[in-house]
Amino acid sequence: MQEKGGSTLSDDSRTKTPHVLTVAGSDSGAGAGIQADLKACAARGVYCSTVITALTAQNTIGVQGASNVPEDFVAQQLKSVLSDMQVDVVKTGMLPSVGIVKTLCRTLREYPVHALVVDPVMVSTSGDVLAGPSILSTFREELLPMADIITPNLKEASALLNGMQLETVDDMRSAARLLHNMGPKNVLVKGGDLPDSLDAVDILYNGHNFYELRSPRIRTRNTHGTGCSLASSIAAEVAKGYPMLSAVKVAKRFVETALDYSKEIVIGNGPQGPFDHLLRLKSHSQDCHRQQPFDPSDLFLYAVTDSRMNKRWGRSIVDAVKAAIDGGATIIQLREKDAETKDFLESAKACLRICRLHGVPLLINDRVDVAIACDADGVHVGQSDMPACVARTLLGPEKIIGVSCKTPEQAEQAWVDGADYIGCGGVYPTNTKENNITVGLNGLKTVCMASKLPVVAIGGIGVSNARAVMEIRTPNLKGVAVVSALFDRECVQTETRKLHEVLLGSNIGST
Ligand SMILES: Nc1ncnc2c1ncn2[C@@H]1O[C@H](COP(=O)(O)OP(=O)(O)O)[C@@H](O)[C@H]1O
Ligand SMILES: Cc1ncc(COP(=O)(O)O)c(N)n1
Ligand SMILES: [Mg+2]
Repeated sequence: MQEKGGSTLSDDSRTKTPHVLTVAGSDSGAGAGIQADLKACAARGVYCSTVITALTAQNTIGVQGASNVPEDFVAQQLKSVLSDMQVDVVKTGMLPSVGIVKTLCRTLREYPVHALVVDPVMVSTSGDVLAGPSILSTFREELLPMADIITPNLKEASALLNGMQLETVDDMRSAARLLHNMGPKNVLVKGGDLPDSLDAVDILYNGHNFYELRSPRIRTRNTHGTGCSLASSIAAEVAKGYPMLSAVKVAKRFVETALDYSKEIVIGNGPQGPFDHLLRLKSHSQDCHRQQPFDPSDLFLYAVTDSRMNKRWGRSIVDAVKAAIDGGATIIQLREKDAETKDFLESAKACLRICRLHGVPLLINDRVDVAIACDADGVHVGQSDMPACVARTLLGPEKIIGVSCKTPEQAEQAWVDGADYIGCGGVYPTNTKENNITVGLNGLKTVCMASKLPVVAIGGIGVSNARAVMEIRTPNLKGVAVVSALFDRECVQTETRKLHEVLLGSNIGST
C-alpha cells in the first residue's frame, strides 16, 4: 500500500507506539477473533485498536450464532480510529459480508496505512462458516490486491482457488503462486491442517522466492485462534518496522511457543481449546513458587554469602546457605563477586531449591541477569550497580529489590526507583569491603529516620554488637545483614543460631 502522508515508519522521528488496527469478529469464547488479536498484540508489545465486524456466540465446541455489525457502523468505527490514531498496520479477520469488505477497501483508500495484513477468515477450525462464498469475488478483486500479505489456511486457499485440492507441501507452493497472481505482495499458505504432517509447515511466497517455514507440531487440543494470532503477530512485527520475512518467522515462533506453553491447559469441554498468549507474564509470576509479597520482617536475620570465606573454610555455597537457614537466617543474598557466571548460576539454582523448601527468599547481589535466569526472588544492588529502576523494569513488579544506601538522599532515590528495602552501612568497619566509609550508629539512625522503605543494617555486625544496632529503635529498622560473623566461622549454623538468639533478645523486629 501507499505510505501515509509522506511519513514512513523509519523517518518518523517522534516516539511512536507501533499500532495495529484489527478489523475482525468478536469470539465470545475469546480464543480467536478480536480477543485473540488483542492478546497477541499485547504479547508482542504493540498497541491494538479494534473495529468489530460481527459478534459470534462461540465456545470450544463451535460457533452457535453470528450477528453482523451493520455496514455503516463498521464504516463509522473505521473512520473513528483511522482519522485519529496513527495506525501503522491494518489486520483483517472475519469480514462477513460483501458490503463490509467494500466498506473496508473504500476506507483504506481514504486513510492509507503502512501495511495491510489479510487473514481471509472463512471457516472456523470447528468447521463453521464465518464468511460465505459470496465474498470470494470481492476478496479477489478488491481486498487481496491491496494486501501486503494474505494468510489463508488450507481450506481458505482452496476456496479462493475455486476448490483446488491442497494435500501436500507442493500443493501449498502451487497455491501460493496462484494466489500471488491475485495481487497481494506476499502469500503465506498455512499448513496447520496439513494431513499426515509431523511438522507445522507454512509456505511463504513473495513473487520471487518460496520459504518453507517449519516448526515441530505441538500435540495439543488448544489450537483455536492460531490463525488469528499468527496474522496479528505478523502485523505487530511489521508495525515495529521489521521486513515481512522476519515478521512471519517471529510470528510463527511466537505461536509455536505459546502453543507449547499452553498445551496442557483445560478451558471448555469442546475439542478446540484456546491457548495462552501471555506466557511471558506468567513465566515470571506463576512458575514462581514464592507467592507471598515481600515481607519486611524477612530482613530480621539477613545472611550474605562470600565466596572467599567459603573457599577458606572448604565449603560449597550450597552448604553455607543450608547451614545459615538451619541456624535461623530469614533471607539469603548470594554475593559471589569472583564466581564464573556458569558456576554462579548453577549454585544459585541449587540454593534456590533449598530456600524455596524453607520459605526463605533468595536474592542475588548485583547480577540481575543471574537473578532472572534462575528465577530468584530478587536482587540487591549497590550505588554503582544497575539502577534499581532499571532492575525493576527487567524483573517485573513482584521481585524483591534492595539498594545499598549511606545517605538520606540515596534512600529517597531508592524509594523513587521502586526498591523494596534499603541496606544501610557499613555501620562498623569491616574487612569484606575495602575503603568503605562507615556511617556508624548515628548515620544509620539518620538514614532510617529519612527512609520511606524498611532498612536492614550492614557492616561489621555480629553477635557482640547486633543488640546495640537494633537498640537505635527506629521502627523501620527491621534487622541486620551479616557476612563474616556467619560465614567466616567454623560452624555457620551455630553462629547463625547465636545471632538469632541475640536478635530475639533485643526484642525488636519480628520473626
Ligand atoms: N499443532 C500445532 N503446532 C505448531 N504449530 C501449529 C499447530 N497448529 C497450527 N500451527 C501453526 O499455527 C499457524 C496457524 O495455522 P492454521 O492452524 O493452519 O491456521 P487457522 O487457525 O487459520 O486454521 C500456522 O503457522 C501453523 O503452522
Ligand atoms: C470471530 C472469529 N474470527 C476468526 C475465527 C477463526 O479462528 P480459528 O481458525 O482459529 O478457529 C473464529 N473462529 N472466530
Ligand atoms: Mg484461520
